[in-house]
Amino acid sequence: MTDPLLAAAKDLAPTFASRAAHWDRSRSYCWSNITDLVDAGLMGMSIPKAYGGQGASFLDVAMVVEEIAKACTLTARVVVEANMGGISAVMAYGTEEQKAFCAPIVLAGDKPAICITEPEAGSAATQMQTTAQKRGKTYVLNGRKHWITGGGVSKLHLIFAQVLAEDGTPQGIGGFIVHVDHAAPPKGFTVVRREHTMGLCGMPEAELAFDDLEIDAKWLLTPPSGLKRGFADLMTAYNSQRVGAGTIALGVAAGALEHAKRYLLERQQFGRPLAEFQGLQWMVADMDTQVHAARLMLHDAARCDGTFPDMIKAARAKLFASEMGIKVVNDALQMFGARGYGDQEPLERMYRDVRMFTIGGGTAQILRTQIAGAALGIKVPQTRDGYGTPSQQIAAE
Ligand SMILES: CC(C)(COP(=O)(O)OP(=O)(O)OC[C@H]1O[C@@H](n2cnc3c(N)ncnc32)[C@H](O)[C@@H]1OP(=O)(O)O)[C@@H](O)C(=O)NCCC(=O)NCCSC(=O)CCS(=O)O
Ligand SMILES: Cc1cc2nc3c(=O)[nH]c(=O)nc-3n(C[C@H](O)[C@H](O)[C@H](O)COP(=O)(O)OP(=O)(O)OC[C@H]3O[C@@H](n4cnc5c(N)ncnc54)[C@H](O)[C@@H]3O)c2cc1C
Repeated sequence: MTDPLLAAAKDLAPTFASRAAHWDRSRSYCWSNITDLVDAGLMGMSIPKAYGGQGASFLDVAMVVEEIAKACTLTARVVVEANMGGISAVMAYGTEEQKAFCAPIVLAGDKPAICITEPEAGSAATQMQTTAQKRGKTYVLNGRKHWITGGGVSKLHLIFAQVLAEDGTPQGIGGFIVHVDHAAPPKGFTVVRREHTMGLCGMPEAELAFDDLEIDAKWLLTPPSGLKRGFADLMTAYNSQRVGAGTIALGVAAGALEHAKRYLLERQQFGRPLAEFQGLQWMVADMDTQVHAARLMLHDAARCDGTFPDMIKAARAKLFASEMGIKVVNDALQMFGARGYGDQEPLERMYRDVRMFTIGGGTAQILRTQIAGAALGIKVPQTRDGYGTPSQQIAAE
């Protein structure tokens, strides 16, 4: 473990905790925390040293993310996307020019946005309709993405699209690196609207539209197996973000448990501290056990042999941690009685925040389907006619 990074996260956590309610209530992005993260070297810490980062492993990042998530879920999501997911795909698969361009932007404080989901293609991501058609030395993007985390604040975007040759022949799914200066966005790039969310209220979740958005062909991130297996390669990199999302759920749960334990020792009813009641002690035991189990699974997934976490380890760990997070935070809130339901304590915010992790990043149902397929050793196509979408046909050829 790169101890200085964890130490920096621990130093910053109280400041982040003190600001968390502000971002939530004002629904504003945590810009001052970004400055602190940059100063502490926590933005882009996973970027290789050759590109200005610290070459931190996903396990290093996970340990930092857990610490920050205990204090502020919003800021932990920034740290995940500044070190995992899109940026790690670029650093693993990118050209020299792509890596040299993206690394300094993240190191300076940008949280890249990963753009996969579309109004008609959520869980069925391979059925995305956004196209990128080759035209000379450019690609022309058309389509819509929604629920894009950081839409309107992120500069770097990794946009998944069905790549078409000049004559319209499908080539597979690729990722396009698109840099957006929001003061002067590229022609054809629009932030259509922002969602009003239940939790993580400081993080914009936005719909983006691409209307004949022209991108120089050099910004196509070509996956190692080529475009025909582009989706699989991009998702392989995305498995790191699944570990990151699970780790945020873990951190929120661990933070809620710390609050609950403190309160159980302080608060008295029937002339005794709440901590003396066995009904609550056993809840603490279960919460502690589940937090510990989630941490072991996430660290096992983060400690990957290859470049990215294994798909099934990541799916299992995110599934377990996200469901555990919702339960543990809910139980911690219960231990505070009415106080937990009000905003004097952070529990109600943490409960709203943690709810997203069984939805975003692959739903609990989709992850179960992937795990079941691997456990049974069978393909589990979800379309009525089995494999049939254009990208899958291409992959099969
Ligand atoms: C993968 C799915 C879209 C299912 O769709 P399909 O049945 O159409 O596709 P498959 O045949 O299962 O997959 C095609 C191909 O890709 C490989 N694959 C799939 N997932 C992974 C993965 N995680 N890692 C590595 N490889 C992967 C798969 O093995 C196939 O390869 P072969 O042809 O067999 O060789 C669907 O299951 C799915 O994952 N849906 C969820 C989409 C999702 O996760 N979206 C996240 C959007 S970003 C976000 O939400 C951010 C929130 S946050 O991080 O807080
Ligand atoms: C806070 C938040 C942040 C997000 N950030 C991003 C982001 O940055 N980038 C991005 O690209 N996307 C992002 N997403 C979108 C997210 O990835 C999708 O919401 C998710 O993949 C599910 O898609 P959907 O919402 O369209 O639900 P649907 O796919 O319509 O699913 C609806 C329900 O049906 C279930 N379901 C669907 N198919 C099956 C099946 N085959 N078997 C069993 N159950 C099934 C689902 O589990 C779910 O319960 C974010 C979402 C949230 C909530």
